[in-house]
Amino acid sequence: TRIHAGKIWLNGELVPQEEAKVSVLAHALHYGTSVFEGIRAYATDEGPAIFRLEEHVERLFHSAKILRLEIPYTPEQIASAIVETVRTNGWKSCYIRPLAWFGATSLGVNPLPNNPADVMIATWEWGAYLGEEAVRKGAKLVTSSWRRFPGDVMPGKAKAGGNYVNSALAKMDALAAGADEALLLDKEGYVAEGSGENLFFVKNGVIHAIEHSVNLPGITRDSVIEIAEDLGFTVKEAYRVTREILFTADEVFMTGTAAEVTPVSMIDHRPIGTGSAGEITMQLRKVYLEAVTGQRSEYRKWLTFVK
Ligand SMILES: Cc1[nH+]cc(COP(=O)(O)O)c(CN[C@@H](CCC(=O)O)C(=O)O)c1O
Repeated sequence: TRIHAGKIWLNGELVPQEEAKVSVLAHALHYGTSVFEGIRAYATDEGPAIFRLEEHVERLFHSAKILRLEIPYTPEQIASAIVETVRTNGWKSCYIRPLAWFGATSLGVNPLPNNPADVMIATWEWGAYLGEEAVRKGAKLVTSSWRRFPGDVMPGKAKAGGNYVNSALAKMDALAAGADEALLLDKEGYVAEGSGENLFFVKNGVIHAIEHSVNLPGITRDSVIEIAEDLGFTVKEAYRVTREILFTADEVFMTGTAAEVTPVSMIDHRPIGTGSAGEITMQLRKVYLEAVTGQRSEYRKWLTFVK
């Protein structure tokens, strides 16, 4: 599947996709030493709006700091470059992928003194992350044989390219097992997150946001917690959750920029609740989508309009 990315912002210039190339000697290509973001722009009555741009750019810089990667632009410059890339490509809605990486100026494992980073921003159209069926009927999850890495092994709070070898392995094996997504446990057997999403469960009307120190601090997770509380739900942070707590939950759902709010109807061959998309889940999904498309004034604070 060819990605139609149009013009790509590469080290300060907007270039046609075909010209946006990197050296095969780039350190990041060999060792996974890149950092990236996943952001969405949604169509609104006032043109495309980028969702929580500031928080995503801030996380990109935090990820870079953890890898000792120096991005040679300010957060403000990256934010305006993202807006410019969406505008130039004329997207009404799109997925936005900023990436910064150690380039081809060092040999061997040590990336230093290879700085400043190369930086690119690509945009493309990306629909339902797990497919429309998973949204309608709930996604099927299997517990992965690959565990989420401990925080002293890989920096899970950095959105670092190398971390996604773990996600890719888990995702491939989940799909091969006939599921839509992988559920990753930590080494103690506690639920961490999906290969590309955070996890929530609902029990007796109370919403539990799974918290785990090795998880990526999800921006969608943060947004859904605020929306749920505004709707009057009780939301609790859930630590050290074992998988059978999910089996006996009334509802389970996943959140992520790409996944948005996706219901889960099956985990390890056990139906969750009624075995279909949960009611509270679908209410949260509805309000989340209203928020990102500018239909809820109380969440316009999260939108950067591309004029
Ligand atoms: C491991 C992981 N955990 C949680 C999340 C949710 O974070 P947030 O987007 O801030 O709510 C994501 C985003 N996954 C991104 C990349 C997906 C991909 O396949 O690539 C995304 O959703 O854009 C993760 O990759």
